[in-house]
Formats: sequence, C-alpha cells, structure tokens
Amino acid sequence: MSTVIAVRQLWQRAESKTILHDVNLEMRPGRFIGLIGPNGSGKSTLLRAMGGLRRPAAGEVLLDGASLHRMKPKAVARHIAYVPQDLSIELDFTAEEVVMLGRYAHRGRFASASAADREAVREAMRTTGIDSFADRRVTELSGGQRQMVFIAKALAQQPRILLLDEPISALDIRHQLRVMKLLLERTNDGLLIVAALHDLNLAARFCDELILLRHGHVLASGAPECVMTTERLRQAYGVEASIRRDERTGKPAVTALDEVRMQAAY
Ligand SMILES: Nc1ncnc2c1ncn2[C@@H]1O[C@H](COP(=O)(O)OP(=O)(O)OP(=O)(O)O)[C@@H](O)[C@H]1O
Repeated sequence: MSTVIAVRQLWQRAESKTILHDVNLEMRPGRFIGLIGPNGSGKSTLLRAMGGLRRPAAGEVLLDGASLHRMKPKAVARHIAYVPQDLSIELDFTAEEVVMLGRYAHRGRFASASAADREAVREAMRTTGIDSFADRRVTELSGGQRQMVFIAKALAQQPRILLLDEPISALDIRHQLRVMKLLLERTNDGLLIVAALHDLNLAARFCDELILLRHGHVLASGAPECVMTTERLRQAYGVEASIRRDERTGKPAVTALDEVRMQAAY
C-alpha cells in the first residue's frame, strides 16, 4: 500500500537547540508504529510535527503527498487525530461531551450533532469501555480514566492516522492491554497508528514496526526484533538489557538489568 505520511528531511529547533535532526520516514496505512526512545529524545516533537501542530525548521511532513503545514487545522483533523501526553487541561465538560469534541472536524460550524456523530461517539465509548463514567466531569476523573476518554475522543474522530503520545502511561495492566489490542484491531481497517511508548515489552508485542529515537536522530527503525537489540538499547537508553523471545507471544521481551556508561551524543 502507498505511503500516507512521509517525513522528509525534517529538522526541528527550540530556542538555540536542535531537537530533530534530518528525520526521514515513510508510513503506510494499516500499520501500528511504536515510537520509542529515552526521555527528551524527540518523540513528542516528532508526533506534533506529524500532526501539523509544529512548523518544521526545515524539511516537511507530507500527507498523501501534500505539505501538511499548508493545510487548515480543520482539514488536517479530518485525516489525523492527535492525543497529547499532557491531558491536564481544565475542561468543564463531561466525558461524553469530550468524546463528542472529536466530531468537530466532521461538523458544520453551527450544526448540531448528527446521527452519524452520535453513533461514532457511542461506538468509541463502547470500545474503550468508558460508558460507566460518561456523565462525569473530566476534571473529576482519575488520570487513567481521563486517558481513556481522550483515546475515545480520538477514535470518535474516525481519522485515517492516529497519533498518540504515551497513551497507556496512566493505565493499569488490564487497561493497557485493552488499549493496545483495540488499537491493533483498528489497523485492520487501514488506520495508521503512531504511538510514543515507554513500555518496550508492549511496544514489541503489539507494534508492526518500531522507530527508535536518540537525541533527535532515528537510531533504528523496522520490525521489533530488528530494532530491539541489546546493542541498540545500550546505545539509546544506556542500559544493559536481557532480551529473549517470549514463548507465548513469540515477541521480544526485555528486562533492563543495569545502567551502563552512555556513549557520547552525536
Ligand atoms: N518548546 C520547547 N522549548 C525548548 N526545548 C524544547 C521544547 N520542546 C521540546 N524541547 C526539548 O526538545 C527535546 C525533545 O523533547 P520531546 O518532548 O520531544 O522528547 P520526548 O522524547 O517526547 O521525551 P519524554 O519521553 O520525556 O516525553 C528535549 O530536550 C526538550 O527539552
């Protein structure tokens, strides 16, 4: 299948610092891509650029071959949903109202919710399992419940590309599993998912491909078993890790054993 998002020679700077260095990526529909790398390696910055939320210092992000940064936000939102890492925004809305915000891109300016809008919201709430707190204010929800609400909002948007910044960081293991499984299922319908993840075991188990960032460079990309090697983890994270093949899942399983001396940055 053809490329839906292409990142070409992308550079990002903040203040005087370069935070993404010449990133080049091609992503196809129906893939679940995990963005991994240590704190501060540039995962959020890359996701924001891919969501059209950050203008590149140089290079570009192409959506179906057209420059994303020349498109209007509402046009971008018809294709791309983005769930940020920080969900602490003070919204005086119920969970269901937040999920309905995901329909913004599909609605006319003053139009009320259509049957299709209501159905998309119902379906997103059902699959994420948030019906039981639909009427509660998001400000009163736990961190994990709030995370589920914003994932439901992104699903209700019915995007072709879903960008998630650490979507399972506040979830218990059961809910982590539920979210990873439901995301993987959605790729069967052609959805492209790119998620920044710190849980390397879940990333290796569920993602089709991993992109490993270090100091704003792509250190490795490809199938989890190719990217997640002891040498790469040492280089990227500065840890000695044991990697084995899990006998139940057949996927790489990682145990970090010790910190090691970091190699010099680029
Ligand atoms: N607006 C900004 N101004 C200055 N520096 C920034 C800005 N945004 C990001 N950075 C820097 O860019 C680098 C990459 O940040 P980014 O948030 O993309 O990393 P990350 O891989 O998502 O990290 P984490 O895993 O901790 O969320 C960091 O060194 C960060 O301090």
